[in-house]
Amino acid sequence: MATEIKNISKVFGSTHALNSINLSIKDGEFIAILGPSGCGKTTLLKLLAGFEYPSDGQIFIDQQCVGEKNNSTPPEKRNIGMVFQSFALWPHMDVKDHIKFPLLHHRFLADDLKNNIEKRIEEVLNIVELQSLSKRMPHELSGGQKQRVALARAIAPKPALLLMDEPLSSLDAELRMEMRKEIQSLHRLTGATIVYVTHDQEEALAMADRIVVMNDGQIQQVGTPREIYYQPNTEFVAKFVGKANLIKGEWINECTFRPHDNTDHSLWINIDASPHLRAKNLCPIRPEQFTLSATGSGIEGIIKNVQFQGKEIHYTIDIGSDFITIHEDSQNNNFSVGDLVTIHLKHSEHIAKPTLNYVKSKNS
Ligand SMILES: Nc1ncnc2c1ncn2[C@@H]1O[C@H](COP(=O)(O)OP(=O)(O)OP(=O)(O)O)[C@@H](O)[C@H]1O
Repeated sequence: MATEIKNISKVFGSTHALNSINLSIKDGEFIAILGPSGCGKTTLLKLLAGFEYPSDGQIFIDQQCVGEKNNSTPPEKRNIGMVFQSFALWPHMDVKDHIKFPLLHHRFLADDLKNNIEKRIEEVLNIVELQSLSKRMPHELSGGQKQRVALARAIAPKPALLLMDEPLSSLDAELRMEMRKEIQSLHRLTGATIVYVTHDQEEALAMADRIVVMNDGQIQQVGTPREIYYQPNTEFVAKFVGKANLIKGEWINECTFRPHDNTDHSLWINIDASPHLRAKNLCPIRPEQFTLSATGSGIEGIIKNVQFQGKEIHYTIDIGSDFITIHEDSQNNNFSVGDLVTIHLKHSEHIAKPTLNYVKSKNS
């Protein structure tokens, strides 16, 4: 069921938490709301849930206006499910009762579920693979199992909209990776519409159908993970999602760029960038798209920091006018702090022999 957010603003005292947000969420879509701390993600989720009302604008769930200025349908009267970072399990209920509770109390429960509660409990236990733990109490479960109970409770009544607020952030790194797959599989199995708040760009890129990137209470860009990663519209999206270097220079035409700091003045060809970045004479190059050498022509710089990361080495290079980040394969690279190096685009060649040296996202 579709959800429409129309011109939503939210003000707390002098803080403009949300400024004129517009977003259409399609039935069955997995949307990630991605942005740094304080950008308004949780406020947007609270408005969708009904814990806050908008200062301006309207929210429609399944064509029903559920939120507008000074008028908000409370959470229990919205057809939604919620999963929180803290799991929010009830200490006195076992796993099965957590799933049963919303089936007994959800206002929008379809008749076939109402009449077959035991069958639905079994189905949901199967989806989250907790069949053998149905009699366990919360204190007898691991962190990952607790989060699966929270997911099971939220999906049991088949809500129109499933809202998730950083549901994996209290789990350790390995379990988070595992749970990402489980949430993806849960989305496939249930076909639920999901709005998933996170500040973790990898999580958003890995799971969402579309990502909404926010900063300072505003939407910076909405797009598929590939669009957001390969075609950042703004400096903020380029930096926050792709950790891109924004190289200063001059656009010769739509896809040819001359970096200011290039010692040999050669051109980078077949480069893609949004009109906004082109107008600012910036070219977004992600850390893995550059390579380093000890000699040759290109952008010269001095290595300021080195971080060994196993598969990759991350270098920070001072080029005088800026700092550039480069991720290189650790097997082939062994530069040290203080080394003088030259920076090139990977596979780059001079303008005399054009080749595709930057992924053309429109074709990818
Ligand atoms: N009840 C409130 N009263 C006053 N200010 C608030 C309230 N709730 C949120 N804010 C402010 O609104 C802004 C957005 O907050 P919000 O919690 O939505 O950010 P967020 O992106 O979810 O951040 P985080 O990732 O840290 O949770 C912040 O400046 C915050 O301080």
